[in-house]
Amino acid sequence: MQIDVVANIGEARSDEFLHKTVIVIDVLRATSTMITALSNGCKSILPVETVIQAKELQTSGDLLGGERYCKKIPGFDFGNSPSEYSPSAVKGRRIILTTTNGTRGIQKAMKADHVLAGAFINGAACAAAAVDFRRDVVILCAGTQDVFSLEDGLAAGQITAELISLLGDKQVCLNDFGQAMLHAFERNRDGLRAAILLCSNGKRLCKIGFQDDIDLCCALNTTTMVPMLLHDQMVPYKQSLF
Ligand SMILES: O=C(O)[C@H](CS(=O)(=O)O)OP(=O)(O)O
Ligand SMILES: [Mg+2]
Repeated sequence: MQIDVVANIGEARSDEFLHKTVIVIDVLRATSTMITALSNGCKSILPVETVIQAKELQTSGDLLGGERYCKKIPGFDFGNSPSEYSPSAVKGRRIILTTTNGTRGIQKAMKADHVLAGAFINGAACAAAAVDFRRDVVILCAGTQDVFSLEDGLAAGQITAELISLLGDKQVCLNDFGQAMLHAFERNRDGLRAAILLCSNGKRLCKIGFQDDIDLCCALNTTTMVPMLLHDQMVPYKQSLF
């Protein structure tokens, strides 16, 4: 298996996704939010690029979620804190989500054979799902406005380590950035929260009162939920279907 880690959405070339599995990572916070919402029983998540699209596509029963500048969009039901997407709030509902980076990453990945949403909280399960599809893998770090974000790279390293443990290192070939993120994760795995609090997004979220999100998003493998793109929506990946 070839595993290529891409540093941010701006560097991604969607024609390089053909016939591959793309794992989109946006630890702070879009993919952590998607994973949490689906694990709490939401029916599906429709990722869209703009606020106008979200409002135009809303039909009865849908909920609107997302942020601009980290803050809930006026008139929306949720912002982008995973803890807002509780079982009582989301069960059985479709959520239309738009965020600064993560939903753009999903849209960019649409040419791939399979698109999964990954983060620290589902890294092991995400790697196992990628192995099921038996395709080469691109791990797309969403980054922040086309600049690399450390939290996404460390999660890419986590998922790479999980893939190697499932396949054996003789079966895996990494690009140079993938090698770097694997080593970065291995050096920080016992101090992830501290590392993330030092990175720019971690500092910014704490400064504006979202420090609880950091604790939730930096926990390793707290769920086996893996969001998978089906047509244009994220739904729970179920191994039984493949
Ligand atoms: O909501 C977030 O944490 C970020 C906002 S920003 O990019 O840091 O301004 O959006 P996301 O799409 O989850 O990276
Ligand atoms: Mg982010």
